[in-house]
Amino acid sequence: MTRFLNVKDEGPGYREVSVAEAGVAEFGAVRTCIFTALRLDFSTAEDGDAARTSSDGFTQQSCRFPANLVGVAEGNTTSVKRPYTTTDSRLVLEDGSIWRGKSFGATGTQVAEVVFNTSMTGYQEILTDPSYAGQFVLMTQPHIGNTGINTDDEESQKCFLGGLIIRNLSPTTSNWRSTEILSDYLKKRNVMGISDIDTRAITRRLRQDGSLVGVLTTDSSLTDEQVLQMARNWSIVGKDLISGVSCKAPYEWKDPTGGDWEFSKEAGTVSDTFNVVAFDFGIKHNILRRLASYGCKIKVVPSTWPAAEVLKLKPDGILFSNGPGDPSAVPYAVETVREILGQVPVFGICMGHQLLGQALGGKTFKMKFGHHGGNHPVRHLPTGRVEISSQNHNYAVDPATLPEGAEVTHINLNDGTCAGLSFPAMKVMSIQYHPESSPGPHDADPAFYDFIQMMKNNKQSQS
Ligand SMILES: NC(=O)CC[C@H](N)C(=O)O
Repeated sequence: MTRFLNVKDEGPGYREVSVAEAGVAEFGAVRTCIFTALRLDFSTAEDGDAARTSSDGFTQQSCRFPANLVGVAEGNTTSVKRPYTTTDSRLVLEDGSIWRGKSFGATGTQVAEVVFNTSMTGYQEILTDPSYAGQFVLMTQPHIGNTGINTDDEESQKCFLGGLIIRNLSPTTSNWRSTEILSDYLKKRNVMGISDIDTRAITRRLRQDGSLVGVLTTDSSLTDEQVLQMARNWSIVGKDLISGVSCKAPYEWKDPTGGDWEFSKEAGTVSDTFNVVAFDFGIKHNILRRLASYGCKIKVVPSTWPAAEVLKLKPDGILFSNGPGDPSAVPYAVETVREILGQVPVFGICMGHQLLGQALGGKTFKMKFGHHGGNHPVRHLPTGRVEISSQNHNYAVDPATLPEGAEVTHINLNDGTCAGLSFPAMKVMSIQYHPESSPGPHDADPAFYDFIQMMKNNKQSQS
């Protein structure tokens, strides 16, 4: 672990150091230099040496400090005390790094896995995506909160994520739909936020080292070491997070996208009505709206609803939704999917895709830092068409483990991972990303139409 030590250099001249990360440097009684992000590791420095940083590779910048440098405020409680506080919250990562910032939303202590999301817009949809349970979302877009919160963009009843990590919280809100400001919204929903964090440096670290568990705390009675131990003792792997976000009883869904927001030519033109049962592993409302727009009658059931009960309803198709966490931690859901396979057309989205992959006999694996954002290029292999898609996942299906008959239909063009599957003989289609999201482009929406066509063909072949 990097130690941040007091340095007292009696020698003449200047000491050269490299700027690594975030923070504010203080020197003796005089605050001579402020960086938005500075943390220095003097543990290996000797007089006259260039001080080394606890670098994550961001070491190109350098500057010269006066030789009477006596301390570094960040992570160093013995340095000069200021008569005012600029930070009241800490994010401590399992690699030992400590990031101090300003709290907004709820206060308290939370542990979760940190993932970065590259979406430029849509923070409300992200906050209400149940698939983020057990995760802190770090937004790479530095300016968050400027469009406030509105009543239409909710993707679920609650915010299930661990917390929100941002660079700047917008001091003003301006949007014709806004009814509330972000910090009030998060406070009411008991979600912690931290701002004034060097999100770029953390993103670089996650890209280099992979996802990291972190603890976000406003509790000043906890020492850095205690908080670090909490982070190191927690893991998202092997936890059933679906049971915490799924509905408790079945319900029907009727609202289509509708009105000015409808963007598909095909929506509303499907003359048949298809009965769809949607398994709620953490379902986003827009999945239900898009199915309703395509004329489906939808019944949503909890994640533990027995396959036999669902099949008794004689649905034309079944949807396996998105959901949080590790797909290997929910064998009961894989079993339910397996019992349904081959009987009716099924469509899996994200977690649903991963559960289908496992139910077919394949394996899933945890990616280095996953895909989270609204700008992921995906190629549909049969046509060569490229979609710009919205994604949120840390796990992926390993295509090499799939049985004969299963086809990879889509690949993520950033890293070549499997982004979609089909198994025509088993009436299976699935995609690893979010066709219901419209982060700007609506490229992936036709996946719903394909599901409709699959149900239609199946019905015709049976009549
Ligand atoms: N959006 C989702 O359904 C996420 C699936 C799964 N929790 C993952 O992280 O890969």
